[in-house]
Amino acid sequence: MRDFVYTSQPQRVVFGAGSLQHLAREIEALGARRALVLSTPEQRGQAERVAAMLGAHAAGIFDRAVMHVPIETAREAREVARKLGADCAVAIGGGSTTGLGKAIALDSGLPILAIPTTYAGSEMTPIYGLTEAGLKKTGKDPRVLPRTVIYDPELSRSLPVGLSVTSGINAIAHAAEGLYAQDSNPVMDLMAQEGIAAIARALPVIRRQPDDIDARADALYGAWLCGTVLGNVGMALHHKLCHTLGGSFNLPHAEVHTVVLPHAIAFNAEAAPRAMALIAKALGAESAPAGLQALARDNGAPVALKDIGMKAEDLDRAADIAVGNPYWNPRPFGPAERDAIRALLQRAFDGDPPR
Ligand SMILES: NC(=O)C1=CN([C@@H]2O[C@H](COP(=O)(O)OP(=O)(O)OC[C@H]3O[C@@H](n4cnc5c(N)ncnc54)[C@H](O)[C@@H]3O)[C@@H](O)[C@H]2O)C=CC1
Ligand SMILES: O=C(O)/C=C\C(=O)CC(=O)O
Repeated sequence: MRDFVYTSQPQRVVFGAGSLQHLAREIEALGARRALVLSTPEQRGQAERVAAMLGAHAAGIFDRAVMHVPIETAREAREVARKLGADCAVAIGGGSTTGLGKAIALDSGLPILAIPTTYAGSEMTPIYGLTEAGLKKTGKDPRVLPRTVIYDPELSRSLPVGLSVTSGINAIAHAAEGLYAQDSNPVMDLMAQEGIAAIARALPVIRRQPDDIDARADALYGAWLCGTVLGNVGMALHHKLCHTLGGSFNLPHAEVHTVVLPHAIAFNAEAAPRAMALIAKALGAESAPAGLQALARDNGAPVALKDIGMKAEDLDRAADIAVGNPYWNPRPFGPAERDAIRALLQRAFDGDPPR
């Protein structure tokens, strides 16, 4: 048994089909009286339903959440929260909406109640991201960790199949990198393996039967576990590449994770053999990188960056940005590894098998 440090995060989780019905109870438990409801424009209808359930405790709705939290949107939402005298943010949606709640909390300390409708896992982390002048910066702050999370699988039934698959693989990425994180621990290892397995068994069912509530619950349970892993240990190469591609080239977050993950895992294979074995076992595959690419391909998800909006002429700049400010990784990837990272990005661009 290796030495480790484990810090539990103060959060309350309410899980189950129909659990949105407990919203008023949970807002009361937070001691909040004026909740600002956040959503994307596409999820305005769900935000209105939430506001109606809150009744007099709803201060208003801000429905302009977008991916990667542009600093301008964050400033606008902070101002709305201030003007309305909000004492809580209720974020209903995926990682973009939770991320906007985090941007408000970072500035004001407002508690967040998150109602996740994708599998991104942001609701379980103290990690925030803000994009300014084409560069995405991430940071950690305990103020942005949602205090309460309501996981209601009913709400994810409407998530399109394509996004369900890529979002599920986004969650798997958190667990996969958690298994070789510098600061990993046995509790996170258990959650990572269980989280990967839950999502891997849910995705093929969701693809065939998008409204299967048991599969939706499995996927959300997996997202909770994988998000918890991300919130407790450090990110490595894979997340760095995705933040570079998403933040600087505005590629869709979950799709980028889906395409890059097999290649980033292959890059680390020799340096992290134990993690490889655990990932493969959780997937029910012979090899971790090949198993991850098969999970995407077999469920109709993209496997090439060129198919999700990346331009070939931007690959050099992406490699430069990624190695310019590297995260810790079992196989270092600073400027000396620039050619290897560029080659990895080329394989991901073309949709080649990972190696
Ligand atoms: N800080 C953290 O720990 C993490 C942050 N993120 C951040 O989250 C963002 C991506 O979040 P995602 O969840 O991938 O996408 P998203 O939140 O941008 O949602 C994608 C689209 O799907 C729609 N949608 C979401 N749930 C739906 C549902 N149930 N039914 C119908 N439509 C639905 C949204 O309205 C949006 O139009 C990125 O900015 C990423 O950086 C992602 C993971 C962890
Ligand atoms: O890449 C991820 O899925 C995890 C973390 C982030 O996206 C950081 C953020 O922008 O909030």
